Amino acid sequence: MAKLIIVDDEKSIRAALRDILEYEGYEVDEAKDGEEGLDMIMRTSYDVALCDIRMPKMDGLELLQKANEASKGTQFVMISAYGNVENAVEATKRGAFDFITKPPDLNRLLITVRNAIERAKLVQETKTLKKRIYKLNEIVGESAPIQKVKETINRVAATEARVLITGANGSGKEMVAKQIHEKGSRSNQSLIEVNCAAIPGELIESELFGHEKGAFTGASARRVGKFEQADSGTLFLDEIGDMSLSAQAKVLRALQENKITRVGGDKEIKVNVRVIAATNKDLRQEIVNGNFREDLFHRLSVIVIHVPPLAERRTDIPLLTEKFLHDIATEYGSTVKELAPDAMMYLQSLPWTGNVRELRNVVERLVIMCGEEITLEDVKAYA
Ligand SMILES: Nc1ncnc2c1ncn2[C@@H]1O[C@H](COP(=O)(O)OP(=O)(O)OP(=O)(O)O)[C@@H](O)[C@H]1O
Repeated sequence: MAKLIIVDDEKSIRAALRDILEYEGYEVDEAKDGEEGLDMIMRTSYDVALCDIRMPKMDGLELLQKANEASKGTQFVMISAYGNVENAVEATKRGAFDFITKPPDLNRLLITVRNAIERAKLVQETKTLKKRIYKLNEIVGESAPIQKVKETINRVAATEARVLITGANGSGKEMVAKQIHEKGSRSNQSLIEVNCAAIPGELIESELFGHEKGAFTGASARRVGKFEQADSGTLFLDEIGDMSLSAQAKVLRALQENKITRVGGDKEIKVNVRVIAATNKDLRQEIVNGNFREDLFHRLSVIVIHVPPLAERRTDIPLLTEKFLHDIATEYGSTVKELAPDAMMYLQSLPWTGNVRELRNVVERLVIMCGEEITLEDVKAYA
């Protein structure tokens, strides 16, 4: 049931609003001034606050600001006296959901309250989902090399520096890119990913920069490319070592000038994109072999984060295994299985050429195929 609070110094208004809202089935509390209102909002989770603007001790605007600073998620509907609409408009500019005028029109009041409750629920849901995604993307590991990776992420996330992430397949490069984005100032904008190895050479330029209608056979409509989609956000160029030389030249220009041109177009489009790239190749060797542009390498690699293979951080295997046992149980809606100590030691001794991805797959297989306690024999059979 939705929980509401009425903050108003006029007793008669509080009583009238309470009657209407309780009749609609809402749970309603009251506060007689801004100070008392703030105190109650800090202690209880309210979906909506119906809040007078002019009140003794603390006015409605200050209360709104303080509650928002504490990220309580309560939606404010301001109640303003007739003729004092400027203040109410000011309140919506400062983050109030809406305002109603005194004396309130019943229908408008109920519709506004219902919409504000809807918004409060959405805000809450988004918060929960973000937390869950954050947990799923959490980089697990206490070994010295992984701690160094995490420290570097924390240092670079807040900056605009381009980052090149290197490491073998399945070692966690994509996770690192996601964390940099999530911890940085662009986290409210999009993170757009392009797997350069998965896109055929002749299509990569149109994928990255978009194309105009009729630019080539099959281009039946205008298409916006990944650089434009990532405007104001982050573009993650995975497997950059597999990009064709001609696409590399265009990416270089985009990075130098912050402008792109769609394939078949002549208009220059300004883009503001933070680029993070990743590769499992030795790009310096690729430069020697003539497959990668040195100037692009320097543009991309302001900061280099190397994610070591799992075999070089075996002490992380128990923590990773625990995390995967939990994640997979949540995914399947089942109970979390236990791994026998000797089974864990055996897991730690395996070569892990497929790195963390391989470990996750093995744990998933074990969860599906084995009983409540996963034994050494199970691991020998399925790893
Ligand atoms: N330190 C870690 N903690 C938790 N999960 C991890 C960690 N490293 C990798 N993973 C998980 O392992 C899998 C592979 O990781 P990821 O896709 O980031 O690797 P990658 O290096 O980008 O692989 P590829 O080079 O093949 O694209 C994912 O499921 C990821 O969630």
